[in-house]
Amino acid sequence: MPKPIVLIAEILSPATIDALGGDFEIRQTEGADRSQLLNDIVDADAILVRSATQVDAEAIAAAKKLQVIARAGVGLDNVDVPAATSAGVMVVNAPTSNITSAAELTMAHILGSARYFGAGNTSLKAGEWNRKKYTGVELYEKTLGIVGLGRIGGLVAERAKAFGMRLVGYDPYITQARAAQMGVEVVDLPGLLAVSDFVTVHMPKTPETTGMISTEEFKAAKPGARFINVARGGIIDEEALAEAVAAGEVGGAGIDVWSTEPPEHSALMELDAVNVTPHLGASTAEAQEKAGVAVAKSVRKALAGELVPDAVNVAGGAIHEDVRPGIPLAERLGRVVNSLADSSVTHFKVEVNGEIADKDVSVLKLSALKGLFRDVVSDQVSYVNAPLLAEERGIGVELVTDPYCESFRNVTRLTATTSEGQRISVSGTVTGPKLVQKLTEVNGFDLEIELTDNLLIFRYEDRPGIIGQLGQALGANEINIAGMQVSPSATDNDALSVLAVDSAVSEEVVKAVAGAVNASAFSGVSLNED
Ligand SMILES: NC(=O)c1ccc[n+]([C@@H]2O[C@H](COP(=O)([O-])OP(=O)(O)OC[C@H]3O[C@@H](n4cnc5c(N)ncnc54)[C@H](O)[C@@H]3O)[C@@H](O)[C@H]2O)c1
Ligand SMILES: O=C(O)CC[C@@H](O)C(=O)O
Repeated sequence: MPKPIVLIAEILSPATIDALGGDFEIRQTEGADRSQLLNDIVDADAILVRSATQVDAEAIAAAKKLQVIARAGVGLDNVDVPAATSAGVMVVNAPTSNITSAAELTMAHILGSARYFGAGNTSLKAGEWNRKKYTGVELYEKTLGIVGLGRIGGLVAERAKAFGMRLVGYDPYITQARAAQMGVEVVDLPGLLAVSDFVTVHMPKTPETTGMISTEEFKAAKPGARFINVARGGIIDEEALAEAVAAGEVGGAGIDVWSTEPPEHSALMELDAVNVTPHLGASTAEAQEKAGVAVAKSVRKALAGELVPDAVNVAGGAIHEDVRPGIPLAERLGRVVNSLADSSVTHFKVEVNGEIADKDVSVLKLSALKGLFRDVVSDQVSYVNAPLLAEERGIGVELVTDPYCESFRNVTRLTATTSEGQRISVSGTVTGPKLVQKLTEVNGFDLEIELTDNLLIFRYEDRPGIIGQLGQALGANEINIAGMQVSPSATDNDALSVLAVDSAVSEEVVKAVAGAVNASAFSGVSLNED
């Protein structure tokens, strides 16, 4: 079998390749070269990128086998996450890999702008000796305004405190208690601008944050304040900043990120009081190694069909080891439900009973949904888009847990209602050290039969000789029976037979067998992988 293809679209730490291991065919491409990317992504199972590769809707549509987009870093502005979700492609990032590096570069920019590092460096190298011109300020007892008190904002606060700075912050989405923990006094944005000697931004780039610091804010700021952007280009308006620095309203700036990268003709390049770096926040050996290894591990998991804790477009997280065997079972039970449904499912309930009921079993709901859609949707169905497919079809989905389970350690029961009012229920369990999947109930009939790849299910009126008739009809159609369970109804005269057969049986033959025993309901279930 060919190995899955992992496409590396940007320069990543060599540790990334080591962490991927030998199970994949590793290919390299130049992600920033659009035509090369669109060509090379076609047969990739996974793509690994940093920030220069645009994995947009067009690239995702071009990728015929893609299962995972891995962003070796934090920001996802170069990945179209909704398009990936619709296509069933998992998106993972490495949310904490480079936060220390970004916070340290922020400190470098704060210090650099306080002490004219860039201009002093350039001037001396040009043969000048300008000690007076580059007289700066101390950080000690100055006020730092932090806009965005998330992971990096928090690390910056910790570091700035060590310099003896007073900290104020603005972040409408965090609690006072969390800010107090960081030693930051929460104020509103005008309040922050009014008192801060340095202002640093650490938010994602959103419609709300784009241009959030612009002409008006510079006018409202403390005269001579310095502004730092190591978050995303455009959160601080570059043109307005250049004007405010040139006018002497703003004392200086440190800019690592740009609204267009690389920046084209920015007036900021001409200003002595502005230090610039080419998006170096994450460019340390440590951050690159952490990001590469983290996404390599996530890619391994994703391509093994597992949920990934760092996936941003799928509910997941750590899966308890006792829950794991239930994942393929739930998917196969979902496929059985789909086989039994005569019309579209409108309501779907996943019940998890037994010892695992007190664990996080939400993955079993995702897996059952994946199974429900797998044989009906032509696009790839994954943990990522299965909930979206249910939502688009208006299917109500419930997950119910109960630690009580009468006959087995754990049972997963799926019930569905269809648009024609049909009610379906299917239960299963996983038993023994070999983790054998068993079907334990179908539509209220108790059973215990291995959930093999090819099953036939017939419901008929129980009468003497019926099993013989069924066997004869199957034999006449050259169907080899590998196992059989007959379950009489507890409430009426019906019985249900489930037969494990050697290979998939055509609908026509199932119908013919059903006719021979006058079955009131019947189904051929095929759970083959292709
Ligand atoms: N320069 C680099 O190389 C580099 C490296 C890593 C991260 N980053 C960027 O740094 C930024 C921060 O990353 P993080 O990991 O700390 O993110 P985070 O998600 O941990 O924190 C972001 C914070 O911004 C706050 N926020 C959102 N909207 C806001 C608004 N309108 N006003 C004020 N606060 C708002 C959120 O509540 C959150 O607390 C991101 O833009 C990320 O892409 C840049
Ligand atoms: O260098 C990079 O890959 C970008 C780093 C950073 O902006 C991120 O979002 O993680």
